[in-house]
Amino acid sequence: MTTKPLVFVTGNANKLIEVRAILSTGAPIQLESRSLELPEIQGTTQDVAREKCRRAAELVNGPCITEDTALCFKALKGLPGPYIKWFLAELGHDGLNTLLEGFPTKEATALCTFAYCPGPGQEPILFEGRTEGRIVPPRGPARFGWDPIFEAEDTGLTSQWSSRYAELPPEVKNKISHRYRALAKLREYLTN
Ligand SMILES: O=c1nc[nH]c2c1ncn2[C@H]1C[C@H](O)[C@@H](COP(=O)(O)OP(=O)(O)OP(=O)(O)O)O1
Ligand SMILES: [Mg+2]
Repeated sequence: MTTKPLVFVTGNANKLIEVRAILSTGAPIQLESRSLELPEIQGTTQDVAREKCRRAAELVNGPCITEDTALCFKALKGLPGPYIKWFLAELGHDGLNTLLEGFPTKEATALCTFAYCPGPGQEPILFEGRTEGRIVPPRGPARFGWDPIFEAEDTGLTSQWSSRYAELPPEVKNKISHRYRALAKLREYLTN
């Protein structure tokens, strides 16, 4: 019997690197990847995640996962949220800091939503992971998205380092990140 491989559909190479690193320990999950541009609708993070995964399952014609990352500013009632990609592209790290000038709180939540769909026409299941933190002036290597401006709340793991995501060694980010937390739930679901 042949079973179809689980395909991670993403156009973001950094996500794939982190997902592979996180999945490299613990219960094994075989993953293939495909880089496809998928439409992302407007709506709640859950609406966006579900719709994107439905479309991915049709395209790969088999089981797949997709992932959506939102960055939610408390002062802005959760925005930019799922639209962070476009805010980051237009405003940059400094502009995102400026956006919060005049607001009393710089608190933000990094929210990762994995969606798993068993196949075309089937309903995706969502797995959410959150890391609390705050928006800070950029520092550290600008390798991945908004990593230089997101300082994770003290997690007990990061005492010897600054806790800006960009300044954490990958193995530390991958133990406290929104992505790690969401992936832990997905892994639990897939291996039980
Ligand atoms: O851990 C992260 N640390 C810093 N930045 C991050 C992280 N994770 C996603 N990001 C950025 C990428 C994109 O600017 C936006 C999410 O948008 P999002 O649509 O989920 O990602 P994407 O379009 O790059 O890839 P995909 O093809 O999987 O949709 O936040
Ligand atoms: Mg995207």
